[in-house]
Amino acid sequence: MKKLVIVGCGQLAGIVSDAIVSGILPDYDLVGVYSRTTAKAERLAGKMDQHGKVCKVCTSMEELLALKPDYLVEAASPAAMKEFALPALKNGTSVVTLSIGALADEKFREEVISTAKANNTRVHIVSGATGGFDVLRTAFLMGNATATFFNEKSPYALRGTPVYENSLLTEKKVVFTGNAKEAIDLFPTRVNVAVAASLASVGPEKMQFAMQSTPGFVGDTQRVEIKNDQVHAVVDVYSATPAIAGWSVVNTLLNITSPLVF
Ligand SMILES: NC(=O)C1=CN([C@@H]2O[C@H](COP(=O)(O)OP(=O)(O)OC[C@H]3O[C@@H](n4cnc5c(N)ncnc54)[C@H](OP(=O)(O)O)[C@@H]3O)[C@@H](O)[C@H]2O)C=CC1
Ligand SMILES: O=C([O-])CC(=O)C(=O)O
Repeated sequence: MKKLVIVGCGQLAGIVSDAIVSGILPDYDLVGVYSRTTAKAERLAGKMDQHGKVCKVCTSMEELLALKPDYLVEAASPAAMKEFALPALKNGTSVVTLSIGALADEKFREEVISTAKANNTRVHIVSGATGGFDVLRTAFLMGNATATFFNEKSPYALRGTPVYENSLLTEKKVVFTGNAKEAIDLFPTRVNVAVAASLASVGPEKMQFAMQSTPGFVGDTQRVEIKNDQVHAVVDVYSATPAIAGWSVVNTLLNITSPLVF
């Protein structure tokens, strides 16, 4: 059995713990959870307890890492990923991350890579709200590739960001264009998906990114397009809720222990 812990006990972490309870991840024991608001970690551990599974509520990362987990699911934020990835990797704990935006910072990414190598650990980048990383990477490896990312959202999903204005409630507008690095700098918790697709292909600075706000739109469209001399691939994913991202963690955890790897 692999020892698993979760950092960040919100919506997406709940999908992973539900998958454990329902038996979809038989190779993992969820041994501990940690969240900024301890009550949320307690709620998740309480659910495990109701199903006869012992899961420790930790009140610090040190306490969580002392459990010597094999894998840590990061479902908190890019800032948390920046804080916890290196200590986890040095602890012998591989990281499965949803907050891939943290890796848009090249210096941090290089530190993560060298720390993982030195400690025989890995960082697994989940497909999140998009996918097709195999085809993106393959098309990139063939050479001469360009890639673009388009995200469509409801204006309500942009409240609290610098691009929000009331007129978005009635007018369709492209609210941001730039590259994936600039996008994650402006929307630190909303475009991890674009950074992930860029890391699988042309990189955060070369991935052209556009975000459109559409009145009345529900959910998200994420459309990645890559072209090289021979290939034109489009990965176009609509999701009504972010649940697909939580399920992509489940998929990655399955792949880690499965004899057949997708
Ligand atoms: N790759 C992808 O395609 C996608 C990635 N994401 C990313 O996944 C992550 C989780 O999303 P989601 O579950 O919806 O978010 P939620 O806000 O529902 O849950 C995040 C939880 O993490 C906790 N948290 C935040 N910072 C820290 C920290 N430094 N230390 C410990 N706990 C922390 C929060 O605490 P508190 O309750 O105190 O706020 C909250 O309970 C986010 O980074 C999000 O941007 C989301 C969708 C798609
Ligand atoms: O729902 C989205 O737009 C995806 C998301 O939050 C992210 O990538 O961080």
